[in-house]
Amino acid sequence: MEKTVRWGILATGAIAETFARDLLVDPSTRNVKSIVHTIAAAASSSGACRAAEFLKDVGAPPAAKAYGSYEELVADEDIDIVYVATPHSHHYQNTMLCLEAGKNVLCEKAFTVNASQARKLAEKAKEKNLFLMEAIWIRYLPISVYARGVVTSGKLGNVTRVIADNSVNLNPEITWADGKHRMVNPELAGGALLDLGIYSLTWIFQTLYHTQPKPTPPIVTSSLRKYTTGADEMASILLTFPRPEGDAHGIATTAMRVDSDISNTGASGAAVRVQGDNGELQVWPPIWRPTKTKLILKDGTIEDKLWPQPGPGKGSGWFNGFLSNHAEGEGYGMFWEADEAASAIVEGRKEGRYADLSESIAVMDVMDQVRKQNGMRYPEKIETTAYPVHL
Ligand SMILES: NC(=O)C1=CN([C@@H]2O[C@H](COP(=O)(O)OP(=O)(O)OC[C@H]3O[C@@H](n4cnc5c(N)ncnc54)[C@H](OP(=O)(O)O)[C@@H]3O)[C@@H](O)[C@H]2O)C=CC1
Ligand SMILES: O=C1OC[C@@H](O)[C@H](O)[C@H]1O
Repeated sequence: MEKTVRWGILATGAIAETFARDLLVDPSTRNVKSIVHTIAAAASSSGACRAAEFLKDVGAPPAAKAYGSYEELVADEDIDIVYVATPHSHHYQNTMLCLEAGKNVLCEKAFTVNASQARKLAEKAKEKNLFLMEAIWIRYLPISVYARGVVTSGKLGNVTRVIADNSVNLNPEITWADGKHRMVNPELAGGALLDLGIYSLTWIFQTLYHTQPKPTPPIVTSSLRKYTTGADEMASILLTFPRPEGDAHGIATTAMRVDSDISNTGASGAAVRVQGDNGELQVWPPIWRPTKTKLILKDGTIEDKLWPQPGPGKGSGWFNGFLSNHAEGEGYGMFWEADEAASAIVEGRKEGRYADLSESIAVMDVMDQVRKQNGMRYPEKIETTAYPVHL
C-alpha cells in the first residue's frame, strides 16, 4: 500500500510552480509504487490570496490550505515536508524557520549563501532529528544515476579529469535591466556562480567526489568577472582533488554572456566530459536538464543514449515551449528529487542518497573559496548565521 506524503510549498515563484505541478504527476508514470505526493498547503509572503491563486493554478486538491505567511505554514500540523523555493538569500532563514518548527525540508539550490549557514542547518536538522536535503534536482535525474554508474563500473578506467560548463547566453543589461532580479542582485545572493555554476560543480562533484569511497574536498583556484551590480557574471574554477594515485582535476565554468550551446541544436557538442584512461563519457547541454550522453571507449565502443525529459503535457510547467527536448508524458523532471525526499521520510532516513548534507557543505565551501579569492561578499544580513534575521 502506498504512503501519502503531504507537502507544504514555501513561496509561490517560478520554480515553486514547476515543482508543485510535478508533485501532482502520477508516480506510476516513473514506476514509483510506494509513495504518493499531495500538496497540503502553500504560503506566500505576498499574502493568502497569492497562495490561493497558486494552489488553483497548479491544480492542488481543493482542501489545500493557503497561508499569507511562512510562519503559518510551518505551524500546520498536517504537513510532512516543506519545499523552500525562495531566492538563495532567504534559504537559511526560511529553512531554519521550518526546522525550528519541527518540519522536514527540501530546500532549493544553491542550498545557502555560504558553507557556515549550510553547517548550521545540518546541525539543526540533526539536533531535531529531521530530514534535510538540498534540491539539487539533477542529482536525481536518471541520466545522473547512469553517469555515476559509468564511473563506478570502471568502464572509463581511472577517471582523472572532468570538465563541465553551464553558460546561458543572456545579456544581463537586457534581460535583467533594472538589476533587481535574483540572478544579478547581490541582496538576493545573485550571480552566475551560485545560480548556474552550481550545476557545473555538481557534475564534477557527482563524478569525481561522490563516487570515491573516501571523498576528499578539492583545492580551489578560480577567477570571477563581476557585473555592474557587484554580483558575478562569469566564473572559472579549477578543482584539484587529492588522490593517493595522483590528483584528479575538475574544471568548472559558468557564464551569462556566452553559451554552452550557442545554436541551441547541440552543434557545440558536449558540455560535460568525464575523462578516464580508458575513455570518456560526454553529456550534452543544457547540463541542468540534459538529454543526451555519448560513451566513447578506447576499444572502439561508441554508445549514444537519449534521456528524454518529460513533457509537454499537463503539468509540464516552467520552460515548457522554450526547450525542444521534451518526450511524451507529464511533468518537468523535478519529481525524481521529490520521490527521493518523500521516500526518505517514509523510510525514516534523514538525508538524501545522492547528495548528503556533507556534500552540499563541500560544494558551498568551494563557492565560498571562489568568492573569497575574488573579493566577492554579499551583504552581511544574508551572509550571517544569526537567526532570526528579518530580510
Ligand atoms: N531547480 C531548478 O531548476 C531551479 C531552481 N531555482 C531556484 O529556486 C529559487 C527561487 O527561484 P525562482 O522561483 O526562479 O524565483 P522567483 O523570483 O520566481 O520566486 C521566488 C519567490 O520567493 C518569494 N520571495 C520571498 N522573499 C523574496 C524577495 N525578497 N525577493 C524575491 N522573492 C521573494 C516570493 O514568493 P512569495 O511572494 O509567494 O513569498 C517569490 O515569488 C532560487 O534559489 C533558485 O536558485 C530556480 C530556477 C530553477
Ligand atoms: O536552476 C536553474 O536552472 C535553469 C537556469 O536557467 C535557472 O536560471 C536556474 O536558476
